[in-house]
Parts: sequence; C-alpha cells; structure tokens
Amino acid sequence: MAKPESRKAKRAALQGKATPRAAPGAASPEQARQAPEGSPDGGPAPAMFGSQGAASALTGDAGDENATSPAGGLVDKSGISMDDFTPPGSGACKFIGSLHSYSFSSKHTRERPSVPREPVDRKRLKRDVEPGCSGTGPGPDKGSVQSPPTSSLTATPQKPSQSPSAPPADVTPQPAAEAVQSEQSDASPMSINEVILSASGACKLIDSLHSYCFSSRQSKSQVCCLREQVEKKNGELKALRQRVSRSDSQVRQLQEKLAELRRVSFPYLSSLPTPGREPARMNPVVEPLSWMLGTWLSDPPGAGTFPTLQPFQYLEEAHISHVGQPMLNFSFSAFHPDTHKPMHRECGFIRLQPDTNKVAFVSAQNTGIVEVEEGEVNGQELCIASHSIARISFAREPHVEQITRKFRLNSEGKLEQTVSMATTTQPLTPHLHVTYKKVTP
Ligand code: HEM
Repeated sequence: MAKPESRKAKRAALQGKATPRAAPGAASPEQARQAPEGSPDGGPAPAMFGSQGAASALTGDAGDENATSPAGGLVDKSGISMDDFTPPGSGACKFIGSLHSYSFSSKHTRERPSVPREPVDRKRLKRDVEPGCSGTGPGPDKGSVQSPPTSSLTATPQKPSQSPSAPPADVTPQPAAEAVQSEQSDASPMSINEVILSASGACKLIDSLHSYCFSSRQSKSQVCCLREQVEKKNGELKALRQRVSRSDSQVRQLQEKLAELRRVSFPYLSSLPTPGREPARMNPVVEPLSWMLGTWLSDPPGAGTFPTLQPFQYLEEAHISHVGQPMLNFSFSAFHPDTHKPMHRECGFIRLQPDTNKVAFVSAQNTGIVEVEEGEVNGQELCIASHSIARISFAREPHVEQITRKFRLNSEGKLEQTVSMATTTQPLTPHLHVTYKKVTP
C-alpha cells in the first residue's frame, strides 16, 4: 500500500510534466527531503538513484507514456527519456544509458506487434481518459497501480532486492521505500531506473550474460564438431554394414556351391546321419567292450621305453566309438609332450566274435605297419597279442616281429594301455605304458 505522501509525490510529479522538467539537482522540496543525507550536492547521487522518490522526480509518473519531453527530446511511452538516465558528467550513467537504450529499443520492439498486448491497450486507454477523468474513471495513481507491467525489463531483473550489489532495502529512507513499493506495483520506468542505478549489479548481470553468450557459442561449436564426428562414424558404419552384407551373401553362395559339389561328388553323403542326430544304439555284440568307449586323454603323459631307446614321454588321445555296428572304431594319436607335434598314430577296429569273449584288434599305423591282434575280454580287461604283422616294403628297421597289448579300466575309472614288442634285434620287452582320463561320455 502506497502511503498518501508517496501518492502525493507522484501526483505532484505528474502535474509537473506539463512544466519544464527540473534539473536533477532542483528536485521538489519533498523529493529533496527524501534524498539520502550523504548525497554530495543534494542531487541524484548513486544511492539516491536507488530511491524511487528521486527517480520519480526525474521522470514523472509511470503512467505517463508517450509524453513529450519538456526539452523536446524523445520520450518513451512509459515517460522515460534518454536524458532522464544520462545526467551530464556521469560515466556510470553513460553506461547505464546504454542499458536504457536497450531497454527502450526492447520496449519498442515488444510493443511493435500489429496486435498490441492487453497491458499496452489498457495503458493507452488510461492515457486517453486521464485528462478528462475526474471521478468515474481510474485516476492516474489508481490506474497505475492496477496496470500490469508493460515491460519485463523494467521490473524483474532490476529490483534492488534481487540485485546482490543493490543497496539494502533498510538503507532506503522510509518515504522513498514506500515510493519504491508504489512504483514497483506500477511497473513504471522507475523500476528501470532503480536497477540501472545499481550499476555494479547491472555490470555483473551483463558480464554473466556475456559469459553465457561465450559459453553458448563454445557449446554450439562443440555440438557442431560432435555432429560432424557422428556423421562420419555413421558413414563408416554404413560402409561396414554393406561389407558385412556382401560377406554374408558370399558365404551363402559358397555354402550353396559346397552343397552342390557334395551332391555331385558324393551322392551317398546326403544319406549320412547329420551331426544333430541321436547317437546310434550300441550293437549288443560289442557290449562287453562298452567300458572302452569314449574319448580319453593321457593323464599323466605316457611313458616310452625300449632297450635301444632313451626313455621318453608322450601325450595321447584315444577315441573309441561305435556307429551301431558289431564293432568298435578306434584311433590313437600321440603328440610330443612339449611341442605337441604329432608322433605315432594308428586307427582301426575292435571286433568280438558273437556269443564269445574272443576279440580281434585290427590296426593300421602311420609307421607303415598293419597288424591283427587277437585275444580275450574278461570283465574290464582286454589282453591281445599279434596274430599277423605286415609292413610297407620300405619300412625302417629294426622291424617289429611281435606285439602284445593289455587294456583295462582301473579302479579310478581310468583306461590303461600297456604295449610290449619284440623286434628283429630285441626280445619281447615293454615299449609303452599310458593311463587315460575320460574326457567325454
Ligand atoms: C603298437 C604300436 C607301436 C609299435 C609296434 C612301435 C614300434 C616301434 C619300433 C619297432 C621302434 C624301433 C625301435 C628300435 O629302434 O630299436 C620304435 C621306436 C620308437 N617308438 Fe614306437 N611303436 C609303437 C607305438 C609307439 C607310440 C604310441 C609311440 C609314442 C610316441 C612310440 C614312440 C617311439 C619312439 C619315440 C621311438 C624311437 C624313435 C623312433 O624310432 O622313431 N611308439 N617303435
């Protein structure tokens, strides 16, 4: 609520618009009474500019828009003229004046639209009725209080209470503070004045705006940079996808070609069991040898001996399987324990004479030997001895002349193989011993 004194001061200022405007130092006695005591020349010292009372004396009433300046200068719709904010000899005021220029232009710009905003209309209406309005219409003060602010620039950022460097509210003399309240509610150009007069606060505000502009520009350039990178990566991704797609189609073509070749070259392959098919049921004939089935790995490494040889070690994989036929298929592959280089290899079949425990062991070895061993299976032990041995014509000497083997499943569930042999130079002597651990069912 504006006190009567404040309203009176405003009314006086309003009336004073018809007369040449007084110089800042020649404010009305009432305004002079409101000025802070510390003012050097009784004029509008910076602290005094924070007082709405002083500002009111300079500019006239808030509702006095588009009034003509007494000096004949340009006056804003709100009654503000540039002269009001640029007292001679004040550097700060010049700076503030530039802000006012912005404020003015901003205000004009915002009021330029073809469809005027409601507050503007209301103000214009108020201006029109003011001179002839004595009782029924709103008076200058009343109208000012009811009118919403026409410019956000004139009110929000420039309130002393919101500016960190603005003079504290309790420093303002009481009448002036009341005037401030009155003028704030009017959203008059006085509000602009008030904030502009707190120069350091305005500077900080502008600085912060500058830094915002700068960081915004930086961010924009970073965003541009990132966009370029993203576009580049998208291009690369597209190229890679095309390559993958080409590769996929090539793989498909090769698979089709391979299938075609298989059909042409091996017409019978198409009838072979597929890998996903269930394993064949074991033929009952070979059931006494079922304990040998599986894939086995030497554990520990096999040990080799012979009178003519240095003892040696080896790794060996034994694979013993069936395909439903009355026999087992086997392959033994030995490797060097350090280099894993392939060494001795052999593969063949183990047959059982039906309804007996007689076993025939048929093997072909990479050393050029083919042999048949025969023997018996008893429980989980198979003992066999060479029945016939043949070799290639250029087989190395000394030639093996006799071979005996023993397979057994030990108490630990491991498979053991023991091999002895006789050569043209040595009698029957142990040559190999290896224990295998099962690695597949
Ligand atoms: C039943 C199967 C095998 C037979 C009949 C056989 C036979 C022979 C014979 C006749 C020799 C020559 C001995 C001499 O020079 O006095 C030999 C040597 C040798 N055997 Fe076997 N062997 C068999 C399995 C293996 C296995 C599984 C290994 C494991 C790596 C192996 C490793 C060797 C080695 C390292 C030598 C000495 C170097 C060589 O002559 O290559 N043998 N073997």
